[in-house]
Amino acid sequence: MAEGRLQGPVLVVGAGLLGTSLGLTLTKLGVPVWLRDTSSEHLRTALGLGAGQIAPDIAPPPQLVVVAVPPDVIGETLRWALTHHPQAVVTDVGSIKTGPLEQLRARGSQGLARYVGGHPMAGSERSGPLAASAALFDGRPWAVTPHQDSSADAVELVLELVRMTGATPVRMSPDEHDRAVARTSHLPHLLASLVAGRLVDAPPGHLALSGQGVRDVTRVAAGDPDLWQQIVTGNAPAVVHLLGEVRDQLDELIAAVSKGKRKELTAILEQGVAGTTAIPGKHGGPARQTASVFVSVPDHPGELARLFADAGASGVNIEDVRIDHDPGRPTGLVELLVAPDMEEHLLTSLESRGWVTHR
Ligand SMILES: NC(=O)c1ccc[n+]([C@@H]2O[C@H](COP(=O)([O-])OP(=O)(O)OC[C@H]3O[C@@H](n4cnc5c(N)ncnc54)[C@H](O)[C@@H]3O)[C@@H](O)[C@H]2O)c1
Ligand SMILES: O=C(O)C(=O)C[C@]1(C(=O)O)C=C[C@@H](O)C=C1
Repeated sequence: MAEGRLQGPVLVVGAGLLGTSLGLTLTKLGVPVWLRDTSSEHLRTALGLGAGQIAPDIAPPPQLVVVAVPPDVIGETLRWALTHHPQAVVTDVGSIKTGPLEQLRARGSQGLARYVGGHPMAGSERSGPLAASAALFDGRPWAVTPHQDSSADAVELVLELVRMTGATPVRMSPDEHDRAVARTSHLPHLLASLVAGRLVDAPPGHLALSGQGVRDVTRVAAGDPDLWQQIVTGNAPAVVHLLGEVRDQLDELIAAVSKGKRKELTAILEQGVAGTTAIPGKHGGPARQTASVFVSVPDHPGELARLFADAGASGVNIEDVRIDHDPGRPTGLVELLVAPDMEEHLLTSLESRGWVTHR
């Protein structure tokens, strides 16, 4: 049984990546979860994974309804939840916040005070319940976007849901949220799609030279196009504004490169460097400087586990990890990101245990 105000049951509508992940997290914490989905296959899979149950015929009303359906149907699903569950607080995990709220207002939905929007900044390029994870929200920012009529009790319950998942609540207005994610999520996705699209007609010999750089820049472009066209059109004004800025800068970039204007080119590259350091660090804190230790890891079962155990034995906290596979050799290159003052110690310690390292 869960402690605190959020006791459940929690009804999760939409048992895909987000809904199933939330169901798994809450079930682990002892909160009863009921699942609904229009796809019987997704529902069956989510139930099989242990993300919740189907609500019994005779059951107490849900304390909280979480809507986790595609953007185009969030507004109508929120309206259904507020109407059919008149005692429940209602939230959602949708990527855009103003559109669904406007729909609720336009249709004069009842119980608007019980609705508080939400958006975990956690996900994946994969969709559906099989991509779900109970740890999806841990350490991630989760926007909580009360509107002017949201009740204080409803806001408190949604904040408690967020904290229980291990995420960090970031409170802001729906409008500010949409302008923020246009910059931090929607524009990066569209630009990743453009870059990845340039690879489609590339000769196989060129693709053989794909390193970690192109993988880092294109990962999110593998996301479901149907989901992303709904997200982007739902936030069109903010996204179009940023796309216009990028178009202008692309013109500057083309001029700088074609005319060999190194100063202008360097200024654009420097602005990029400044942007990467502006991204907050782990757990929403300020960006932290890290140093990289590269380790060659044989492509054998158990080698990664041995590396992490040896790094752990050296007493160094690993801030992040990246893995690059060398297509031509039976080794992987693992990049361990650590605090700069720990770099030397980790290098020496791993070398003394027989690892081949590089700075
Ligand atoms: N994918 C991400 O990385 C991510 C991250 C944060 C938020 N979101 C948002 O969360 C929501 C869900 O995204 P997802 O990635 O879990 O998608 P998903 O496709 O994995 O899951 C959506 C689920 O909703 C179900 N569904 C569709 N219409 C329904 C309806 N009317 N009633 C009940 N169920 C319905 C689908 O069958 C599917 O199981 C979206 O609004 C998305 O914008 C996605
Ligand atoms: O990590 C990813 O794969 C994501 O794309 C997650 C991501 C993001 O842009 O950060 C994508 C869309 C959501 O609305 C929230 C999170």
